[in-house]
Amino acid sequence: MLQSKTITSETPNCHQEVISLDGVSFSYQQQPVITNVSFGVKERDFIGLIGTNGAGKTTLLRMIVGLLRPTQGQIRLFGEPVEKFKHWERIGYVPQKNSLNPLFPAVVREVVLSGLYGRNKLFKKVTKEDHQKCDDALHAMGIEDLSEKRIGLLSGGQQQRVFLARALINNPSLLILDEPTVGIDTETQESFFHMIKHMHQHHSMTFLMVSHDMDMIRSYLGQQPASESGKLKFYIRHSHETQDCVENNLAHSLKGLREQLESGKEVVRIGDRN
Ligand SMILES: Nc1ncnc2c1ncn2[C@@H]1O[C@H](COP(=O)(O)OP(=O)(O)OP(=O)(O)O)[C@@H](O)[C@H]1O
Repeated sequence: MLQSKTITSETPNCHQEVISLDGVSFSYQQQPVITNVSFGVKERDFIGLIGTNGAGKTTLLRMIVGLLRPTQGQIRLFGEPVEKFKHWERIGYVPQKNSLNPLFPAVVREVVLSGLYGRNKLFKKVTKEDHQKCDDALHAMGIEDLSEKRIGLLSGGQQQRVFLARALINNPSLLILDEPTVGIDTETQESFFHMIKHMHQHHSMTFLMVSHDMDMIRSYLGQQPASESGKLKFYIRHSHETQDCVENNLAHSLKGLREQLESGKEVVRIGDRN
């Protein structure tokens, strides 16, 4: 008789689930938009969300960042139900937008600093440390020289960098981007994606990005979606650490298997479980 202990029972714990959706549905005034979506995003994964116009991509992101409540199902962020989640500084969100009105009454520094205020702290005294964080975020986006410029006067690509700097000022662990390159030229799009990929590879950050740029998605996240739900397609690239973790688990399993074989005990074969 085979032993019941499986060879995976003592494997190391892989990365934390940063986002998890379980049977999530959403309707606007009885009109279903999202139906029964389930998926998980692990630490340092990069997820590309693709879908036709009106497929519900923005709606899904707005539920994930707590701006809309699912009609059904549950969303968890860093293991906590979204309705109880309080650590919004861990999440940077760049919503979909078109260019701002040239008269928009704020300079770049003010827009980036506003990322520190959080949801319930509209008026907060800006400290020296806050200005330093702002300088760091502007530097990361290569736009230090724009800090005193009125945001409405900048190009679409420059504005996107400002909004990304605003999302980065808290040094978030999760960055959610809704069509970040809409309305910007091909060359700027390329340098933008280059920057995003660099951030994914060199910083401990998880990405969820809506995009219509299939070339970028396929070249970075693979040719085929990892999963589909209705009109939504999820492409995924696991982080190097996730790959390492898979490999570590495999090595751990093989070690356990070898030890059991050497000790003469019966072992369970992977295909025999259940
Ligand atoms: N506030 C709202 N009230 C009613 N219907 C809405 C509202 N917001 C969005 N919708 C509808 O929900 C559907 C999904 O919209 P959503 O913006 O999530 O799609 P999307 O996939 O992001 O589209 P796109 O690629 O065009 O940005 C669309 O049919 C849209 O008209």
